[in-house]
Amino acid sequence: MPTSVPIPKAELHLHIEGTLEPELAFALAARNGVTLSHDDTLALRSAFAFQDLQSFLDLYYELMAVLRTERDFEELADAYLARAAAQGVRHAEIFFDPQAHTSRGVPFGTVVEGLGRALDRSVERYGISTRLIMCFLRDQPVVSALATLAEAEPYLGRITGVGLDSAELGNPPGPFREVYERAAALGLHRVAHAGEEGGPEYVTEALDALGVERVDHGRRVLEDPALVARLVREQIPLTLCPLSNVRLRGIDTMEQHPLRDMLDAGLKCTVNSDDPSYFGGYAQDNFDAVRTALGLTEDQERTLARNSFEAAFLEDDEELRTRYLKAVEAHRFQG
Ligand code: HPA
Ligand SMILES: [Zn+2]
Repeated sequence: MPTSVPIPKAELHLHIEGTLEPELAFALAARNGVTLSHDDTLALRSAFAFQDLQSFLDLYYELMAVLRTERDFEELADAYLARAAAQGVRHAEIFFDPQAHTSRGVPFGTVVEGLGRALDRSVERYGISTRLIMCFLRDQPVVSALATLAEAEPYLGRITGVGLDSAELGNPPGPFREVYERAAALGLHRVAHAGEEGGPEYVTEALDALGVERVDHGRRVLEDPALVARLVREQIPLTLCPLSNVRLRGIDTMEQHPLRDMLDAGLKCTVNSDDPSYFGGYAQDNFDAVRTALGLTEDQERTLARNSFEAAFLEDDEELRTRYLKAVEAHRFQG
């Protein structure tokens, strides 16, 4: 928990299923009669030592089995919002993975209505405005993504955008072009994970084939100077997740994180928590980790916070964006 007042920020890369803390997982398992393969929260937490993205995803999908009812999804979102508020999050654009639930018999509507119950009270209860982004699983067939988008149509009032996540290597963005074209025609915003484990070519493909407006991760873009020039020119936001990168061993230590070099290059970087229950920290914890390891200045930290609100899908409420940006400028760092 940060000791000083955290800077106001938007969280733009957050998987709601990745906020499932072990205590809540066991409580929901007991309520729903689900048996987990770990004995208790201590044993489960000790399994949070990952080799790579896939070893994390295996546990992430396994633990989701405890989420079954609207109430479960509501409690999950409520728990996240309470923690995020304490870390200075004022606006959250929340990912969820519908196929990971519908494939085990939980209806799309149960997920969205349950999350929606918590999000509807979020401004009043936590002072956090929210948006929902549904992600397609890139390691599942394109036809499944198309069917999921069709299933979402009755709920589009609650959904702001689409994303692409799960195992990246060997699952490039290109094949999802038609899904993204349909999403765009439905008026949805488009983002995609790219360049998390994969190289910069995944980012280029996400821009060209999917027309993404933000890139989730993009950690390795500095390897491609032409791509960097394009991202800087078009000011395409990158939603970086530093603790995630270390925990999934994309980098060995936080000192090696490219964030500072990326800021110096003029890239529109933001800092986010990805799957905070699994990766050891929420939004401000990620800010603290990069500040300490990379020696970020207060100006750089303010830039990250400003970027987060500028990159947010808040075009339907520019007044709110302006209020948030003023709060960023008014923030005073304490020793
Ligand atoms: O960090 C992630 N990467 C890719 N897919 C994911 N799905 C949940 N978290 C992640
Ligand atoms: Zn992610």
